[in-house]
Amino acid sequence: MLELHGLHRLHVGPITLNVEAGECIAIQGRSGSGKSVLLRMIADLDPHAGEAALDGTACSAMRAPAWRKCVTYVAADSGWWAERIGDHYPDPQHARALLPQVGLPEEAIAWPVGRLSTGERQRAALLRALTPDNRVLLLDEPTSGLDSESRGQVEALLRARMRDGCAVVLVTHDPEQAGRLARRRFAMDAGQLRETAA
Ligand SMILES: Nc1ncnc2c1ncn2[C@@H]1O[C@H](COP(=O)(O)OP(=O)(O)OP(=O)(O)O)[C@@H](O)[C@H]1O
Repeated sequence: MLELHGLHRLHVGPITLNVEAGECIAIQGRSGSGKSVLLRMIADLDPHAGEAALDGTACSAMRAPAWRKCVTYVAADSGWWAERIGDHYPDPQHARALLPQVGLPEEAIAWPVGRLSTGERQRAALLRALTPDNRVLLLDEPTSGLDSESRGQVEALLRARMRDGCAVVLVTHDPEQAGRLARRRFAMDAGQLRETAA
């Protein structure tokens, strides 16, 4: 489904890897080892060498916004730019229906961003990626700092997306979470990706 051919930026790569539909791969590694640089390359957010393809269609053959709708990066610390939560979703009605799945009431769609706690913002930010077009989620520590119940809600949401055929590339510092969600696990070490035992 997602194919990476020789992705290379700064000291990270070249990375060649396939991720299947419905699969989650987990990437762990020391701070600064290059995990976020890799996710951002896959989303075509920074200049890099190599090529990514989705179901055989090269990233370079698609307009960048169209690629990023399908192959979507969710930063560890997502930005919020408008006053209301609902202003940040391409389809606010769709997002409103999803809010309870991350432990927020539907009414939160109308709340000002400043009303949400750090963890609530993190969960609400994940929903921005969950559009009908999305096929691959590139998640940068999506549950860091969440309590176990909230973490469970996010993991359940990710499992549901995977059952629908979405692929997930998960950067996490939590080996137990990697074990719960991922079929294959990798370590990033000084910009090189190495598969590790599950
Ligand atoms: N635009 C850039 N120019 C130069 N160096 C950069 C740039 N972006 C990132 N780096 C460097 O690349 C290295 C890898 O950064 P990256 O953000 O991928 O780390 P990480 O593995 O995600 O770490 P963490 O677990 O702390 O989030 C870091 O040393 C960082 O300073």
